[in-house]
Amino acid sequence: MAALWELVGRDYLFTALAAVILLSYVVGGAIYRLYFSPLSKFPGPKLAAVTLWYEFYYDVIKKGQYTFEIGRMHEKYGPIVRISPYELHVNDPEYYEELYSRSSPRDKYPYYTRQFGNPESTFSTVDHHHHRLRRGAMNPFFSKRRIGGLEEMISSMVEKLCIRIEEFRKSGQPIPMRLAYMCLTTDVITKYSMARSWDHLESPDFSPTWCETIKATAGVGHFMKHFPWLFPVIRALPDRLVAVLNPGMLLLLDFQRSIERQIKEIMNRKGEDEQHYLVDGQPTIFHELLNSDLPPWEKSLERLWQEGQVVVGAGADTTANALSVTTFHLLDNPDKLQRLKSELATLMPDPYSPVKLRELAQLPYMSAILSEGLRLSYGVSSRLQRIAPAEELKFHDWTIPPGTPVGMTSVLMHHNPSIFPNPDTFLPERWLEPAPDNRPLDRYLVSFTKGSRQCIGINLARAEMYLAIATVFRRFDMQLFETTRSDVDLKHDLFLPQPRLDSKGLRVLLK
Ligand code: HEM
Repeated sequence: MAALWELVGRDYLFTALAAVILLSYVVGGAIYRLYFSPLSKFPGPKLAAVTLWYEFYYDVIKKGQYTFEIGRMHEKYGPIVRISPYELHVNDPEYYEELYSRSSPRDKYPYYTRQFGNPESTFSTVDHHHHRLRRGAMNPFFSKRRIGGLEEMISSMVEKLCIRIEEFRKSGQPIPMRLAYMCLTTDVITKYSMARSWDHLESPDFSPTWCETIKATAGVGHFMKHFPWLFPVIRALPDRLVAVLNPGMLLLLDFQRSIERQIKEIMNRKGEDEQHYLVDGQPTIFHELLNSDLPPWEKSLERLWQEGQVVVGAGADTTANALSVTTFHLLDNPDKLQRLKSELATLMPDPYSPVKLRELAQLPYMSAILSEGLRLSYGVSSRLQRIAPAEELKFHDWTIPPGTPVGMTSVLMHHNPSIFPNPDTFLPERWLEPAPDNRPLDRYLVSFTKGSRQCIGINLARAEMYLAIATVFRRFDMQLFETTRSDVDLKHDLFLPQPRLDSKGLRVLLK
């Protein structure tokens, strides 16, 4: 009996001691973060300064709400706020080009880059100089000249889209345009990057699972930022178990595996007749990366499939979303649609005659429509952090210590009423008139972000948007089908902007 008591007593003592140590660690950590951390002088909610669970609550439990909470913090605390124990956020359009510098080194924040399980991709490369090496090898494929050379391929894909739209004229069924655009952008990027299009435009129902895959890939990000060690664990589990635990994760794994298979095939066929991998006479991205001057370890299968995941994922959904948002607002504003149609008719008297990208880009109203569509589709709706590794950044009277992650958000930039009056209104005309204070509006359009980490696919995205919008609207008269603003307006920031979660997406009927 005495021995038992002694045992229970000793265990009790150990438990109590462990609890005291844990409590001191938590309380001590909170006191440090609040009063002694280099960020303690910055304003913001105390709870956010103490723990990352604050962000977890808004982004994971409430599904992508931290972006909006950050907006509210700025209203309360001013243009710079501390949004986590380690991170600051700025809401001042004039600061954008300083933070997203083209010339000064800017690292990415590992907490952000670890969310998609592709640490070796250019997108997820933390170190500025390493990023420059990887980006340098990819840049030539996305130059204006190279993308100009893809015009024929993109036009043929748009033509395929139009054939599919025609089919719906006969059936009288609504067209799921969000999915249709996603098929278009995916077929273009898979053809260009790997020489083999995934042919989603041929799918009778426009491959809804593919759209779900990208949504799920982006959607797991908020959770995985907090538990990145789960990626290898999940990869080791049987698929059936993953499907039960998190069906979205299984879609992500399938996506990664199919890219891996295709890259492996390209690597095995290296050295074969180059005709296999030319698109419109130009080499495709992954074939050429393998032939590039990159050191051998940069050409490993493990790294290249991760690059593939980013190129295909980034190339598909962002552009499809911009196309959908633009299409919705055109159909919701018949006067603006009519003005666009009249302008297009000057360049394309015959709706079925081919049109040149160079000529489309000269049309002022068409260009204004694209800018306004990009403004209201945001690109990435999450904040994008940058770190100045060795430099003290100045923001007004504040000095930001080197190594601090600082973010800004396109959603807040694009809804700033001093730059974009009536920010919620689709107003292409704002791009044609002198802006408030004569500020060049393009400076504040940050869907592609700016600086050394700016989107590499700008020219491709713009080419797809010009050709698709011009061709579809010159040829077809459409109307919205059971679609309202709530089907396109941002409601959840799941890295990519999402409307209400039960939305069926943009659907249209042919008139
Ligand atoms: C409207 C369409 C698009 C928008 C709004 C957009 C937006 C963005 C943004 C905001 C980033 C920076 C993300 C960050 O800082 O973490 C980015 C990066 C990137 N985008 Fe796009 N994107 C679009 C289309 C494309 C296309 C068509 C491609 C084709 C491959 C592409 C490929 C990439 C890649 C590879 C990166 C990583 C670049 C790097 O880290 O150096 N994007 N994009």
